[in-house]
Amino acid sequence: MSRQGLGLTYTLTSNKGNFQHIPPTMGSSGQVSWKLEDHPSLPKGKTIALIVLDGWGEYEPDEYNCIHVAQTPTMDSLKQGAPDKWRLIRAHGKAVGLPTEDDMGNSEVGHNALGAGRIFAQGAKLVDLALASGKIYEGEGFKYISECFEKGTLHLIGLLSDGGVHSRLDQVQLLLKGASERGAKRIRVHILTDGRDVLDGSSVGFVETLENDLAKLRENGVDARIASGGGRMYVTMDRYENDWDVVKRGWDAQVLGEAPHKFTNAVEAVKKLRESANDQYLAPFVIVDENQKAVGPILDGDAVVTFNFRADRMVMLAKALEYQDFDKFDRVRVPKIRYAGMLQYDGELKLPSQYLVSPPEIDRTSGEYLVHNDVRTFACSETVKFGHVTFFWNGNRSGCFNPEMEEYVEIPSDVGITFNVQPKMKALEIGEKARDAILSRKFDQVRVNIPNGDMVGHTGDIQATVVACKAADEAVKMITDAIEQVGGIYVVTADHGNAEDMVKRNKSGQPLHDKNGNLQILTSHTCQPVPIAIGGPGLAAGVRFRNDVPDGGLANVAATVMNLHGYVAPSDYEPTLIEAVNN
Ligand SMILES: O=C(O)[C@@H](CO)OP(=O)(O)O
Ligand SMILES: [Mn+2]
Ligand SMILES: [Mn+2]
Repeated sequence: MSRQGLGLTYTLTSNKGNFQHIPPTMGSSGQVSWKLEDHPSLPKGKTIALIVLDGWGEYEPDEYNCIHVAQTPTMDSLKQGAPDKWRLIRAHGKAVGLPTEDDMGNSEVGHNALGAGRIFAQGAKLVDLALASGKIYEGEGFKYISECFEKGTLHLIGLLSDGGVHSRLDQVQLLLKGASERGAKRIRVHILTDGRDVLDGSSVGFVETLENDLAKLRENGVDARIASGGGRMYVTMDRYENDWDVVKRGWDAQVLGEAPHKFTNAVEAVKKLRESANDQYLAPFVIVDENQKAVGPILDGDAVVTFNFRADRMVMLAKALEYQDFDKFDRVRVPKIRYAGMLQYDGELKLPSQYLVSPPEIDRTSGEYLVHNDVRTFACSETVKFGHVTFFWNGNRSGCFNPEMEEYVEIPSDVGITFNVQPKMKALEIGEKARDAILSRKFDQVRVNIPNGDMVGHTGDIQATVVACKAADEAVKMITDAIEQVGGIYVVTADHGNAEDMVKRNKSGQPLHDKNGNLQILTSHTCQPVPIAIGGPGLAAGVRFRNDVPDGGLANVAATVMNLHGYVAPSDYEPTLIEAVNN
């Protein structure tokens, strides 16, 4: 699809997002003034490259810190600029709206904070509050699905772990209890095993815990069972329409009750299927009764709740469950259900229309302000992270704010492989696109996400992650070189940690081994701080990081970038990280 506007073309490789101009939102004062104040001393019109290295935290140098092991001459040279041009910022826990300081960062909350310039209570926290207060059962969404409890089945679909990135087991346990206390007579749980936000192999324990809870419900007369399962990267939880086959495998097991593997017991299913795949990529299975009949296909009159609070890997299933006209795969049978998401996953598409907990209302993001102040923006990544620099960046909205002022370019990611097979991914293509956008002088801001450290880090393959970090560093160099050529400014940061620490450690930081003496590989994100570096010939002399924002985090980056565009951020934004001192 391509669109014209100001001579800009939208070279979107697929018809992503619905471009529409969003009128200024009415703030509490009734009227939002989109006009940003001029910065007292910093100039306008500098081309700014804003680079987000996904999964790039800061940790002690050792053999399991892939960023340390990899040759990363560009990132190393930026680090020399400390403390005036390089510092660390927080990217986990409360700094990004998560419930506790034990919560690792993630792309959703990270890019929300980077784009919004403020800290919003995120899905995990909002669901905790709604469950604790009971409000989750008083809302429209729960009332809507509870209509099915008398005659139908309540189906719960989502990621089964305590990772807290997409879902959390204790929330599912509370929802099961709450729904059965409010009339649910028949419940089926369709699980997705994790092994990405939590240790690989932990799926067995989570399934055992869930089975215990369901057994208790059965003792209280509720017909509660696990009905299907599969690994999150292979079944259901694809994102940004990279591979609809992932969603179809889930649809077949969850809705149709069909899968290549049939078991009568979910723990046995996971243990058996783990012989040929890890938790992330477990083959789809259905649970059958003694007559080999699936115990829980989704039928007319049933209720469905997708219990992930995070949007990106639920949106595709939500479309398949909610949309009458849908052509991404053959659904074979489309049950007449009452479907509610744990949250509404897309505020622009209003998808799903029914949901149990209201999502964070992220308004007045930096992207929206900047288009109203003549800042022309280019955003690019490859598919697996495309929505991070657009959807999440813009406050969970799938469109752009002003197609005359913005161009979003997606580079198709590899499909059907694990990224340790191609650890360079599309880093260099992203670097080239950003370089061309910078040299074209058509944009004031060129924003990219370089996924390698995170996507390859999640595979747990240390050697491949080292290659990944090197490729990411090369892409950064390509972009900062282009900035040198146009007299621009670069801002290089990250959304959370991952590649800097690839093993589980004890309290004193020693790597842990499992009972067979194997290293416990960490595929997940971390709670580590992330770097932010500024530089380039366009950076005014005397600009440096302030030393009075010690707890600065990702939400402080937006005001910082607005300053570099020559503006002062709105007063309710987290404070800027920089000061301009005259020598
Ligand atoms: O892959 C994902 O969905 C998450 C981890 O669960 O990673 P990120 O937040 O970096 O997208
Ligand atoms: Mn990320
Ligand atoms: Mn990740």
